[in-house]
Amino acid sequence: MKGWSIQRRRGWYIQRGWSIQRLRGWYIQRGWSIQRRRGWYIQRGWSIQRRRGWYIQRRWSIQRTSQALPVGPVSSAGFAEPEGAAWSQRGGLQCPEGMQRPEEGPAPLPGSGIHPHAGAPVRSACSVRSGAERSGAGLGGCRRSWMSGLRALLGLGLLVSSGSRLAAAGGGRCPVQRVSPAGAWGAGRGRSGSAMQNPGRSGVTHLSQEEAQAIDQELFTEYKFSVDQLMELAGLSCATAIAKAYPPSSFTKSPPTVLIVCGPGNNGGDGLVCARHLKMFGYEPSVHYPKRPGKALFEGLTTQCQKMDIPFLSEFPSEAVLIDELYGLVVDAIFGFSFKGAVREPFGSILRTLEQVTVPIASIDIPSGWDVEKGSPDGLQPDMLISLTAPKKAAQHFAGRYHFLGGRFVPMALQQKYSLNLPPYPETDCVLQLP
Ligand SMILES: NC(=O)C1=CN([C@@H]2O[C@H](COP(=O)(O)OP(=O)(O)OC[C@H]3O[C@@H](n4cnc5c(N)ncnc54)[C@H](O)[C@@H]3O)[C@@H](O)[C@H]2O)[C@H](O)CC1
Ligand SMILES: [K+]
Repeated sequence: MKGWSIQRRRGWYIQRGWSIQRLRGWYIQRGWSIQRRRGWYIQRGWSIQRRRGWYIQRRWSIQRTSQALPVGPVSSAGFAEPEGAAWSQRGGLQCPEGMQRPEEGPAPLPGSGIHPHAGAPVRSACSVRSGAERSGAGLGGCRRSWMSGLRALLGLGLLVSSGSRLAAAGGGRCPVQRVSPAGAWGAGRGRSGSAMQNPGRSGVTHLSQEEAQAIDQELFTEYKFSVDQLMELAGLSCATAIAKAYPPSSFTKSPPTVLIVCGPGNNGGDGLVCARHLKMFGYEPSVHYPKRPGKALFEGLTTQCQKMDIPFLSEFPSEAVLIDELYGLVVDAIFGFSFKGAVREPFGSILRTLEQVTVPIASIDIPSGWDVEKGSPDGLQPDMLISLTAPKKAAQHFAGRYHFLGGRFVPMALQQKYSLNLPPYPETDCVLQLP
């Protein structure tokens, strides 16, 4: 097996020499691998690798080291440890210590990709590419070498992909990238200094009501997003954050029941989307939606929930103990950043009941009933707050356990215009836990 390895497994593995790899979907592997040939590289789903330069691969890759090395021993768990290797299986993506940055490495070779740190295009030697490169142009000796490798593999009688499957491989953006594009985190190049003067304990800018509404409007009018689009992303963020903080397994009751209380505006719409995704995630949501705007968007969201067997309660449970008895979690989707003045019925009595429940409450965007900027020390005290786009000033008074940021849809130019100073979301996550 000198120089060759054929691998198909989950979890960890180390490879040396040649390899042809395939896992499911777009992933090359599950878990991490940190590999060393003539340099270090990392892959996870997407992979960023360095041998004689950096490259990124997706789905399929055919790789060849610059020197044929014997295949290392592989354990039954699919894990083999090369001499001198170091690795990490933490949740986050991090470069192992001592990993060379591309600028420290040799000159880039043909191919393309995005470097995780520098954000600059980098080149690779032998990964399968798209377009002209896939057809052979520009690959030269590299193409010949991987083609001969493929032939050799076929000669072993093993199943490999067709040309069209190979064509699925291509470049991409590195998942290790933790820094927002254009260095937004801490960039502070905002429209007005005011927002930057209101960073919370997380360092993120806290928006006034007016700023939150202006950003919202700009997303729709200037950036041409539709409400449905952003609401879907907002609601998905909420369900995702909830699943992170309160996984179904953490519920004392089974099934994991969740009561979602929806208000008359878009915050209520986020709640409906959230309910749908929670159902998909294995929860048993029920919705109370007493004031329904007669708009197609909300009617559609309501129908979607109903068709997914999410019950809509016509009456709100009058006693907090009933809620404690029936549900493991309450989602507060009553009011968002447009709330003003004294709470009107029926939401006044709903909020008074919610103030007495003992099961955790997760508030979407703003704890309902709170002044969007000043908060409300006597009002609802949720255990979780999912701030959308950016926290509002009231979030500085949030004392619950979990504060998440969601709504990863604000274009960089808008982030900069409003000095949002958002921290980078990890990898492809749609939520981020704030300190
Ligand atoms: N850009 C984003 O971050 C997005 C956030 N989304 C969510 O939308 C809400 C804001 O939605 P909006 O419809 O503007 O406001 P509200 O949901 O807060 O509800 C307004 C609704 O409430 C009524 N109301 C206001 N004050 C009172 C009161 N004192 N008593 C009773 N009723 C009141 C008012 O009449 C309206 O009917 C934001 O927070 C996010 O959750 C989007 O989903 C996506 C883009
Ligand atoms: K809310």
